[in-house]
Formats: sequence, structure tokens, C-alpha cells
Amino acid sequence: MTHEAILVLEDGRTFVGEAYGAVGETVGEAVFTTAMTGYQETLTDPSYHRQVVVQTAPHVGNTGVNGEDDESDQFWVAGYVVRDPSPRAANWRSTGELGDRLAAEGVVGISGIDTRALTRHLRERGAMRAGVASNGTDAASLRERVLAAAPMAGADLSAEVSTAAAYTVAAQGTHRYTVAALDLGIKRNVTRRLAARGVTTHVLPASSTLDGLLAVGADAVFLSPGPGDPATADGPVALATEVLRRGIPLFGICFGSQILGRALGFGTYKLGYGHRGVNQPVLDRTTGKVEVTSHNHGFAVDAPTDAAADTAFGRVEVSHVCLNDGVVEGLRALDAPAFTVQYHPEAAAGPRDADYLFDRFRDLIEGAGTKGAGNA
Ligand SMILES: NC(=O)CC[C@H](N)C(=O)O
Repeated sequence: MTHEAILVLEDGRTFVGEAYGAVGETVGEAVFTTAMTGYQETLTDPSYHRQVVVQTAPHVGNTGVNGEDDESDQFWVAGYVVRDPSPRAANWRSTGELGDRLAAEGVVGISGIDTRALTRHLRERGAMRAGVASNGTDAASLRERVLAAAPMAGADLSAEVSTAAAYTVAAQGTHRYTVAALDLGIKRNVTRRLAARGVTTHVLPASSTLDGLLAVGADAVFLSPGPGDPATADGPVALATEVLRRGIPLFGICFGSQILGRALGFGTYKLGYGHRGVNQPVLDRTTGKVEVTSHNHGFAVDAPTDAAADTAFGRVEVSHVCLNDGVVEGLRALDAPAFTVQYHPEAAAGPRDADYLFDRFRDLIEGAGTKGAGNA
């Protein structure tokens, strides 16, 4: 039996479709992703916590779900919006249907709506709160709940997604370096890409102290991606500042980039509708090369792109920019062993163009000669 479902935006615009996944009611920030592939990675990416994700790709679920592509232990999206769900999965790796997994994970979704109209609305008016209901709630009541929900600006969500207990992902082959990763919403492919370079990663809770990071014998520190507004992440920013002071190599991805950006003295701000997809063009200004990259961010760092900035930790330059809109996509400290990218070199899903950044991290650790710094 199909249930009618509604999607109501905070400005009142309403779409009517059918229930997809769990039957119920949910609210979150409505955002769209233009990714054509990788819905399983999207759904399990902790950075989508509290977000109602709209897929612009019209046909979703074609390859079902499998036991290999999860980026974390669960689906994190607050709600899921698709045009036309595949009625039957067909793929050699598939172990089930996406709709069944959404239901099992308790994700309330809606299908059969004009996702192109919804995306154009969000693009013109900006990301905003939305509710999805398939339990009979009427549009007016749902809108009241949407308006009562906390907005993404000002949201501090790290503690809700971080690991409760530390765990270790061992290097593949010969162990070369040890990295302490602050888990603010880490994805599995980050530790995999590090492991492939001989790095053993200790994934630590978001509340970890500097002593906790150093206790694992870290040669370097990694700041993970994650959900929420970086302006609220004062704890991780203070930690990153301490790591910079010690001269320990530091790499941050996405939320981690924003935190490291703040530790270097820059501000962050909310983008109109964010970057989410797997074909965003980014220029690496240090090499002049353009790469096609995977993005999922709603906030960005405010740093000057014309010349290196003078900070408390020396000169810092914008190393990467998005060619669609000029948004800062990476920072490089010229006088400290630290760099960041705002997008996802771990990709999954997405192109592998930016995988070299994990080589840069390895080279930074190698060059810094801090091996065993954490034991000092
Ligand atoms: N993927 C991420 O790390 C997202 C970072 C941050 N929550 C943002 O939306 O910009």
C-alpha cells in the first residue's frame, strides 16, 4: 500500500508525493546533491546529519544497497527526497533494495515529486528547513514543526556523530606513520586512503584533549569532516590551535578545513545553498591543475585569495578554489606543517582526482620529521 507524503519548506512551498522508506514524519535542512552515483555513501555520510537530502538525479536506487559502500555504521540523513525510485535493484554487488534499507534505518522519505522544481527553489532562495510527512500530518501542522526546528546555522552536532570509544584502523602493509584523527563525523574511506599509504589511524572522540591525541604516539593529526556549523566548534578549534603551536603536522578535510581555518584566524560563513555533488571543478593553485571533485559543504572559510594572509602561525595562502563560484576550497600554511581542503579527496562516491592530497599529507609528515613527536 502506498501512503501519500508531503514535503513542506519553511517558506510554505509544498510538494505532494508518495512515501519512500520509513512512514512517519521528519524535519531538517533541505539541501540538494547533484551526484549521479553514490547514494549509499551519501546516506551514510555523517555530514548529512539533520539534513533532508534531495537527489537531483531523477532515478535513484538502481543498484540497490550492498555490504561494502557504507561510510559509517548507519544512515544519517534526516529525510530523503527522490523523483523516481527504481522498482528493482540490479547490480552484482547488491544485497537489497534501497527502499527497504531506508525503512529499516527509519529514514522518512518522499518520492514522485518534481525534484527539479524543488532544487531550483532551493538554489534561488537558499537552503532552508523542511519537513517530510507520510503519516497523515497536514501541511499546516508540518510547517509549524519545521519553523520550530533549529536551523543549521549555529548547530553544534559533533558530539551526536562522533565515536563513543577510540578505535584503530591499521596500516596496510608496512606501518610507516601514526595519525590521530579527531572524529567529528569521519568517513571510512578517509582511514582507508591513509592505510593505503602505510598510515595507522587512531580515530578519537570529538571531546579528546591534546594529551589524548599525543598519547597514541601520533606523528600527525587529522581533523575530520562532519555536520554542523563550524562557528560552534570552539573545542576542536582550541585543540587545532594547540597542535599548530606544537608544530605537529595537521591536515583537515571539510569540517576539519573550517576548524583549521578558524584556528589560523579566519572566519567561516554559510553559503547560499552549498556545494553537494561529485563533479565540482576545483583549481589547485599550487600546480595550476584543475580537478573534478566530490563536495558536501554548506559553510566555507572566509580567506583572502589575492595574496597570502599573515596569521599567528605565519603566512597562509588559499591553495584551492572552486571554479564555479570562487569559494575557498583549500588552505596551505607556508610557515607551518598544516593544510586543508574543503572538499573530499577520499571521494567515495566521486572521482579520484584529488587522491594526491593524501600523498601530500604523507609527504608533510615525512618532511616534518616529527616521527614519534607524540611520544616526546
Ligand atoms: N562534509 C563536511 O565536513 C561538512 C562541513 C560543514 N558541516 C558544512 O556543511 O560546511
